[in-house]
Amino acid sequence: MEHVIELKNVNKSFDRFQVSDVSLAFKKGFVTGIIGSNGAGKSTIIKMMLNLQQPDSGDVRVFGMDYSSSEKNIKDRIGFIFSEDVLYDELTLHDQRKIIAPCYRQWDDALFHQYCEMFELPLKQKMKSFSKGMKMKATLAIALSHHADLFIMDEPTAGLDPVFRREFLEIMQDIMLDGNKTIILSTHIMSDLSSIADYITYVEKGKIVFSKEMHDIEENYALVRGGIELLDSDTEQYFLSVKKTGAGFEALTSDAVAVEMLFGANVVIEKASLEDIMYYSQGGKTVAAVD
Ligand SMILES: Nc1ncnc2c1ncn2[C@@H]1O[C@H](COP(=O)(O)OP(=O)(O)OP(=O)(O)O)[C@@H](O)[C@H]1O
Repeated sequence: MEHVIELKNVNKSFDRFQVSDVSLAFKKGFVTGIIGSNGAGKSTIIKMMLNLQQPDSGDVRVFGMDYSSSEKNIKDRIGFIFSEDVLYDELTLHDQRKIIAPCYRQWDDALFHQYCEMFELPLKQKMKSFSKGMKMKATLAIALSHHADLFIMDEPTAGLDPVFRREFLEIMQDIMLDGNKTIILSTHIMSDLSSIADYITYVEKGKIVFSKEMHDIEENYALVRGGIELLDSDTEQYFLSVKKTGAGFEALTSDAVAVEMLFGANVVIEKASLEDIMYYSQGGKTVAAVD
């Protein structure tokens, strides 16, 4: 299986934060959602994928190439979106296009105008008059207009209204029909991911908690509720996190089948959402998981 992006043992330190030993590989033809709390390091990892920040150590390869020798070739094939403003306030979208289009070998003016029309974006108005959502749509129109092979998006749906968010997800699904495109996106909106993501990479405190197939997560992660008397040092090994309350315990497992075999009808088991996984992973008592 071809990897579009590979990060190997990547480290990056700031004064008060570090990304530690991140190794990730993203397969061609799939959508990966990057999740994690505020300040977990998602944007930092994404910026390193785009060479907007350089790792202190480790290796980043995109399409099998290295930024030090092939930056232009790599960037030519990436459509990227950031939630931060990346367009110039004093320019119109028409003028932005004039600057950006020559940067891409496959820039498609007809497609750009098609997206501007679809997104109802005025071409002759300065960007400073655009709302947050309009700016996001403008960035999206640009990212979609040069036939990129890879889309890297940092919170692309932030600031978008629910109707356009749904349209955005439909556009992403259409792009993926091609079979050769790859999307990596970070988001705090978990429901966006359940409709499009094939893989989930979960980041906390600058480290990868896991990177797994969505299907695997849906099948194996579960919330378990039961009486405290069921817990001991052996049974707790089946949980990633346990919260004890006056009424019993609530726990997260990544092995629902094993838990069901162990406790049978003595516990209530229900599927864990991505929110549940994040919530329970950050609280309660954390113990080693049984694989
Ligand atoms: N250039 C920088 N200099 C110093 N610290 C930085 C820099 N960039 C990021 N950080 C710090 O790194 C940490 C991770 O930030 P990052 O933006 O990667 O997190 P995030 O997971 O994308 O967060 P959010 O979901 O809130 O956008 C934060 O504590 C942030 O303050």
